[in-house]
Amino acid sequence: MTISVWRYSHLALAVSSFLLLTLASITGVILAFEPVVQKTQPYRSDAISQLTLAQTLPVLKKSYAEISELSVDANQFVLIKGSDANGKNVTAYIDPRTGKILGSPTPQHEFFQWVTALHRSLFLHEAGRFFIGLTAFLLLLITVSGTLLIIQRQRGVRRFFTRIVRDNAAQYYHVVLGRLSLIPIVVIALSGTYLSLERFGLVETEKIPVKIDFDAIKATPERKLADMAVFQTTQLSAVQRIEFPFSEDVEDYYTLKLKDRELAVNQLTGDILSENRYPTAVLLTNLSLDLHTGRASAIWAIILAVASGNILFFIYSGFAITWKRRANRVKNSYSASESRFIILVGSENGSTFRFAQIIHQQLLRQGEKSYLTELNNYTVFPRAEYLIALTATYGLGDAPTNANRFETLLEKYPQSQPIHYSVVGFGSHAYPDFCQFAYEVNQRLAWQSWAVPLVDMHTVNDRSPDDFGLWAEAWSQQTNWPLTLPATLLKVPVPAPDRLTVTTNTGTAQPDGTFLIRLQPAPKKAVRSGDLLAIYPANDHRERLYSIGVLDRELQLSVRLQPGGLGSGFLNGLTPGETIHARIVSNDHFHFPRKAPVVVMIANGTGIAPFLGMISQNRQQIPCHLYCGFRQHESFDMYRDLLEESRTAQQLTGLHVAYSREGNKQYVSDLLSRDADVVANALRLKGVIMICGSLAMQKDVIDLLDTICQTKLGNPVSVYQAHSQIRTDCY
Ligand SMILES: Cc1cc2nc3c(=O)[nH]c(=O)nc-3n(C[C@H](O)[C@H](O)[C@H](O)COP(=O)(O)O)c2cc1C
Repeated sequence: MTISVWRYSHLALAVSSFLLLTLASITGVILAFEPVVQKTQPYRSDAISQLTLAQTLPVLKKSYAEISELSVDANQFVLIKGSDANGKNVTAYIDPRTGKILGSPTPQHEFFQWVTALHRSLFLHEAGRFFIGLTAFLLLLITVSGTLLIIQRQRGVRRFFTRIVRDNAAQYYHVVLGRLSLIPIVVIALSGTYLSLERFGLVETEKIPVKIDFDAIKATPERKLADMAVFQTTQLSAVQRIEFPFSEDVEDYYTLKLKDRELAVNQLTGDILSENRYPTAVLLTNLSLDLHTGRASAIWAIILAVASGNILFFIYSGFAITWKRRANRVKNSYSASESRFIILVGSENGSTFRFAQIIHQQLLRQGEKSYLTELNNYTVFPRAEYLIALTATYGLGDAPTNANRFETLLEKYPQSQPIHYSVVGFGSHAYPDFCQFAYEVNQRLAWQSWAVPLVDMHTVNDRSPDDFGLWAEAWSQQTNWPLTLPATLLKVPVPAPDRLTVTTNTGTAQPDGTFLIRLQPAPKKAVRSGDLLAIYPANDHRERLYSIGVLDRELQLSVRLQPGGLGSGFLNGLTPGETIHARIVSNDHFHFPRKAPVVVMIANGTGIAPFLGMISQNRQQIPCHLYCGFRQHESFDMYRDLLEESRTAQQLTGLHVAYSREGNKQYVSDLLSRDADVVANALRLKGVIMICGSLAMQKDVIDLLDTICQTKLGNPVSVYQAHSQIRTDCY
């Protein structure tokens, strides 16, 4: 919620000020070069910071017949006004050590004058100054809201300068450069605002004039300039201006305007006649001028130029980000109430909409009524048969802004007919709470009586077309609607199918029709247990996926023959020696976790296939518990020997089997409920729970795990799902 408040404030402020801000930034970049150009002129003497007035003034007195004024500007050029020995007027930059003339001051270049006027007042006098002042203040607010957004994005102040996860280029550099130029921009905005307040008399900057008691002025003891204490202790670099006495009359005195105070000094005795410190507001004005113009330092002036350039980039990138977000607004051809397919999207920056549009457009092309909207627009969908939720995760595993009301709406609008749902999480493993919000959406949907799971929840890491393709394949398989991903999305070409040779096929020896088939891949083909084998039984677009267990360098599939099943029928008919074309699909999230302290594997039926391979390859002897459920003991017999051997070899620690049609008639969830402490302990120790099998089993198990997690660990199950401690591959 708060992210959107700050984001909208940031955007509203930017929108309301971008024209003037653009102008002020362009002119600001140009003006920043003025002090740099000035500082290249040869009028500065390095001695200025070492010389005192007691050293400088006598030299100047000797060199010039008369001096009325000496000033030291922001470039530390020393300028005198007076006349020389021939009575000729002199206004010149001098070397303070020798009094030698170095050059004459020139008026500000016309171009810089023009740009300065535009920068300060838009040539509109006071009205222009007001708008420029307001722009500086808005820039300050934009910087504050932007800083808060970065803090939220980085998950806390302490992580402000930690690595930024790269999203799209505009967004990434908006944040990277925002952090880098934060301080100069705050300085520009604050000093600009202050100077405007000063200009409009809203801060008190009047200097109190020096007051002299002329009756008390003494003419003795007379001292030389070099011996006067006040000149001995005042450095030339501290001076802004010195007004010299008009005559030699004791009542005429030196006025010393220093950076922080003004002094009146008796010209004969060197006594201080009066001293006034400037009000703080005056000091702040000087500081603001130094900081806002860069007049005191060429390096700071260059930093200001870069920061002003960055403001221009922020204006561009900020609008590019907003444009991208708005471009994803959807126009539907069918209404929510008449559509059969409902596609709900949770997205902050719009990329998830791109994936949603692919499904939406394909369904529309196939003549289906599909409705695409944000998760926050969830309502009653009276004709819906299929619901697909695609959502990103943000913040600390939170909902994107357009999905933050979904959970409330879900409770508010129960559907009256069964709807098959499927959830696809979009996230990034760069964040600790991977796809957490999608897991929550999945869980909430699972609790609805009308919701029927269609395919296991899938996650898409860093918008991977391959990950999304896996979901599309699984969804197509269940619904028989082919979904093809466009080439623009699939930047990586689909690999050519592999040639595999059948080595053994047990056939349907078991009463439940289960059989094991082994295939030999090409010698150097990389494959791991948990990967998927995509087969093309009819040599057309229809693809069927099976979980792979790697045993003795062969791929073992555990398959149940379905009556009329395209894939299972095809595999069942294969004989040793035959070759098939198939594709090995890497399924990284379901590989055996080599670094976990303990692994709990949960399967029912043929879902045991990948675990058989993982256990036989557990050479590190990571504590491993297998919980599996079958209808009757014959269904398990085909795996028994292998698992007993693994237990002897300490590759399997615990084996727990439930039979649903004989004995105690248990399900795998009953075993887990009995061993709730083992499960909770595994999660507490940062172990991993892997689930493979039917979606119905997965739903029961996840519900049970949620209860265990809530009661024994104080967290919802989604926390462990998001941290990849609970991994599923169900169908
Ligand atoms: C500030 C920020 C925070 C994110 N937080 C998470 C997170 O906690 N978990 C996660 O899996 N992904 C996180 N992501 C990654 C996004 O969910 C992912 O890039 C997603 O594809 C963006 O989709 P969208 O463009 O539709 O918003 C985050 C991204 C950003 C920019």
